[in-house]
Amino acid sequence: MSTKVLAGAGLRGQVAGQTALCTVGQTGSGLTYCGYDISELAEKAQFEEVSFLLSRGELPTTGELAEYKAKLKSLRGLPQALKTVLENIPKDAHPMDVMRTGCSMLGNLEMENDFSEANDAIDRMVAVFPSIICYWYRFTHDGVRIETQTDDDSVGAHFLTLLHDKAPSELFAQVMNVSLILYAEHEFNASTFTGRVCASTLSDIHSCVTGAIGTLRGPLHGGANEAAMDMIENFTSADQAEQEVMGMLERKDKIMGFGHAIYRESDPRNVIIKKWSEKLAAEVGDDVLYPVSVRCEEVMWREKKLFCNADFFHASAYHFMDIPTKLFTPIFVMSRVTGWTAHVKEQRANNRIIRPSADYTGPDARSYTPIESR
Ligand SMILES: CC(=O)SCCNC(=O)CCNC(=O)[C@H](O)C(C)(C)COP(=O)(O)OP(=O)(O)OC[C@H]1O[C@@H](n2cnc3c(N)ncnc32)[C@H](O)[C@@H]1OP(=O)(O)O
Ligand SMILES: O=C([O-])CC(=O)C(=O)O
Repeated sequence: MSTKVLAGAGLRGQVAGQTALCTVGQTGSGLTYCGYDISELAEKAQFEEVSFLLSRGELPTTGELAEYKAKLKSLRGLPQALKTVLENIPKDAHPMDVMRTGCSMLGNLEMENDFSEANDAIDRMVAVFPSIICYWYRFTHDGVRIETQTDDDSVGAHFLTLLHDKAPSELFAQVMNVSLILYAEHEFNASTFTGRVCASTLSDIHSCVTGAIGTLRGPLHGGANEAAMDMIENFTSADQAEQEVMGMLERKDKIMGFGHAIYRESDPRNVIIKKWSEKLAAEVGDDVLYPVSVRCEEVMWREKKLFCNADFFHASAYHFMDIPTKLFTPIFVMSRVTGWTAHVKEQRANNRIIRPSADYTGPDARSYTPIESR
């Protein structure tokens, strides 16, 4: 019996498994986590509620949320061996590589011995990822060994406090909260699929997340928020931005932060983060980057019917909060670790090793030529 079914390039449109965690573009441009609409979550929820929802399957009660947040707070400290590794990563390393190494080292130190321990390993990663990246960043850039066990109320505020050495404003903490919610989960995107493939071999959860971090790093995926910033910071006015983008389109360059593999007309996360970027622009007195970003959006839609994905207005929003560009994608990791690990558990709960087939396009069978005769 032939099993050969040639999938479209990039497996586009192929259903590769089932999930109860998320829908993407099922109702037009909708996005839901466990049935909850993204716009409602971004407006009303705390990131920790979303994180709890993804790891436990239901939103927490008041008591459960307090207990969960207290647990996360208690897990922000770094083991000495991890600090030593971080101190030895060069200053010019890419922060996504630092995240990858940090996660991998954590797996060495705090091994997931049994799948029943998954939630403890997940909670630890959610709590400690901001500590990992900020410890390395502040050590290599400012020469200080920071105390990562702060008293901040949320993951987002914890990150900003460590980075800036002071508690964030209410607005900044609010934007971080929304951003972490928007990035938390997105069905079978490339990094999550990497995590699921790894999980399907019955590997440990840190291996799954380490692989997912490596996949998220690329500019066609999570790395697009950094790449978008690299582009827009070159533009000094909306008119110049229009000219440059037109030139890039003529040269058939990819414009980072635009387009999507699943959504066809819009990414529902864009309208939300765009609104917060506008608020931040007003707060910090920006009159360049936000108008430049808006003009890029207008030109891309007018010329190509391409829309901003979640990454584009994240670039200006993070920049307005004084976050270094290279740390943009690690923030995505701090959030998406919740989605990745929920998928790891889901894969394990109903597992068969993921092993598709390839359509062979190489030479016909031939015999080996001894090396001296080639
Ligand atoms: C959180 C996230 O990961 S969201 C994605 C972040 N990535 C980016 O922003 C990178 C830029 N965008 C892209 O490279 C793509 O849009 C992807 C990777 C997101 C999706 O890729 P695909 O599913 O292959 O895109 P799609 O099939 O819609 O492309 C259709 C056409 O539009 C073009 N196109 C798509 N996105 C862009 C873009 N950002 N800039 C210029 N042209 C683009 C494609 O080259 C393709 O043209 P072609 O038919 O002449 O080859
Ligand atoms: O779904 C995708 O392909 C990419 C994406 O938007 C995400 O992972 O958030």
